[in-house]
Amino acid sequence: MAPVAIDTPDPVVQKRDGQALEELSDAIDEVNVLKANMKREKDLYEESEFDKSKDKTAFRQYEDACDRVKNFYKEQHTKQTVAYNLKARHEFHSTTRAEMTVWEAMEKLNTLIDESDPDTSLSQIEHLLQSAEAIRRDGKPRWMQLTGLIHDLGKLLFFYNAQGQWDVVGDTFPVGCGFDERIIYGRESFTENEDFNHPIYDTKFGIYSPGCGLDKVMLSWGHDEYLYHIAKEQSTLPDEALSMIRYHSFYPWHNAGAYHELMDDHDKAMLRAVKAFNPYDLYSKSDGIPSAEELKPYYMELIDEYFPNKVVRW
Ligand SMILES: O[C@H]1[C@H](O)[C@@H](O)[C@H](O)[C@@H](O)[C@H]1O
Ligand SMILES: [Fe+2]
Ligand SMILES: [Fe+2]
Repeated sequence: MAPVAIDTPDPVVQKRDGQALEELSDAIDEVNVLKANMKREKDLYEESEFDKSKDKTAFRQYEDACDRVKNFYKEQHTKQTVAYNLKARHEFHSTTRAEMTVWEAMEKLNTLIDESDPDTSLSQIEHLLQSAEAIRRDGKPRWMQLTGLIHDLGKLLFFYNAQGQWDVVGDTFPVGCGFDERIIYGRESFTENEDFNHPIYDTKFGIYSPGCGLDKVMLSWGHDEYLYHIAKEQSTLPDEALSMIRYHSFYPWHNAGAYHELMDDHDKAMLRAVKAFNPYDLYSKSDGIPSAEELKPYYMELIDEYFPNKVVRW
């Protein structure tokens, strides 16, 4: 039997292996470049890619909205008064409604269909994931992705002593000073509000003063203000995130330019952040429906990063 040469250098084999190694190392380089790009977080204010292909005229068409939306705003504009606001704030601060994790809160919220929204009839968990995913796909900061995920969790209020949806959802506006024409359906919509034509509450600055800062202004009570306080006290989210949560429904301000005289310097900086957030909230409503089960592991990690105590006091 002829001896088998196992270590004879075969130039053909050597060349083939050399080439394979080179190809492998090229592939590794390529993967590393891709990974580095994926990891590079875009700046909060870097141009948004995601809404470029959206038909923006297809959203927030309140004149053409169905009766469900119109009736909602009539009721909200009639019942959101200074007196109600003071009462709601007091109640909020004097109790803890529930204790659960952020993900459990999302699941609890899932049955709520928002009556004020002309642009989606999806459940809230789907809307939250759509917003977060749009921010994530655009490569925006992780804290902003989490803000997208939780920004409407304040709608949980609906399950705890809310009077209806009118004190939970919908756009917000200040009470205690004049109702601005740029609020949805205009001043006309407020004629049955007890503060309408009030000698102080219905004047330009009302109980406030020029430049006093929005922190001093009572916005109509609802999901934004509620979640703001919870996130401020129980998360490590930055100021920009807290403002996105607190003012995302304040369309008369961030979208229509009303009430700017009340801002202080901090609000001016925060307005930019709220504006950067808005497209992901609004225009993601026409995106595909995300799978909560598939996305859960990614977002659970993200939640833990910013909510050090897993169980949140709601
Ligand atoms: O109908 C919507 C909805 O209630 C949102 O959660 C709120 O943030 C918007 O401002 C409002 O227009
Ligand atoms: Fe909202
Ligand atoms: Fe939203």
